[in-house]
Amino acid sequence: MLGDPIELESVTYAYGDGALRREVLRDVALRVAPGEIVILTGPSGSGKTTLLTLVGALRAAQAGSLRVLGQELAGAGEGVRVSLRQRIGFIFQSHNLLGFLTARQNVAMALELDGAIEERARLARAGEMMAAVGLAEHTEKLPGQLSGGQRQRVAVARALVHAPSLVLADEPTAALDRASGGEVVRLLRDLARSRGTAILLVTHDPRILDVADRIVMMEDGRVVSGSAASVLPAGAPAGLAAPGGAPRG
Ligand SMILES: Nc1ncnc2c1ncn2[C@@H]1O[C@H](COP(=O)(O)OP(=O)(O)OP(=O)(O)O)[C@@H](O)[C@H]1O
Repeated sequence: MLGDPIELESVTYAYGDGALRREVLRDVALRVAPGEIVILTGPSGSGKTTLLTLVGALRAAQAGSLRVLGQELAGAGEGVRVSLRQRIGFIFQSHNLLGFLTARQNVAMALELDGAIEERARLARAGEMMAAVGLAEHTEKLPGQLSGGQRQRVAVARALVHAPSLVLADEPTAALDRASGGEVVRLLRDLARSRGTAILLVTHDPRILDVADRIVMMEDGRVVSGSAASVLPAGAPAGLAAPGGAPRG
């Protein structure tokens, strides 16, 4: 793929029309490099989720340039957005697993879009992914028989099973306690790193900021720090680009 998984320039977005029009993103620029893990944080209402849903092609772009996995989304129709969404892994606040399918079937579902893979192979790959998230013993359980942290690990497996180059996560730890929240994002980071998958993760959760290569802070629809494409040197403490972070070096 030419370019970075995420390349945004001058992105502006408003809800409502006429007198009700309200701009919630203003002139946002953001790049995320292959394999890079970027956390998007900032106060409630600053536009983080709106930005994530634009990047995920879950809503139509209005202004600016948005290249995601090489696809320009400015002016793109629903067909283009649907096929881009199939190439991205999504993880949401609540795991969004189907309660009547086993954990493994939930993971395998993410492969159904790829008609070339037959069901046995899909289930086998889902089983391998379940093992990678430490749930080899739980593949045949229903989501209701798993703990919150285990369910979110199933969601991680589902997001990664089709080997996407990009994962988008919206508050993945919001429903979890400290220990299981930290475990889930570290697992996501390690699996993504080993596969060269880029991650853009929206969170309010200060306990997980240390998993990021870079922290991008939003305020009132603007990126106020950390938007550079820099990747910290390996082994450097994360979060150096954050406001108030220690100086580099
Ligand atoms: N569908 C919508 N229609 C109108 N306004 C909306 C809609 N969705 C979000 N907004 C408004 O847009 C602004 C940005 O919302 P957004 O959810 O992107 O912020 P956020 O930073 O993700 O907030 P939070 O951290 O609370 O989830 C907020 O003022 C919100 O009220």
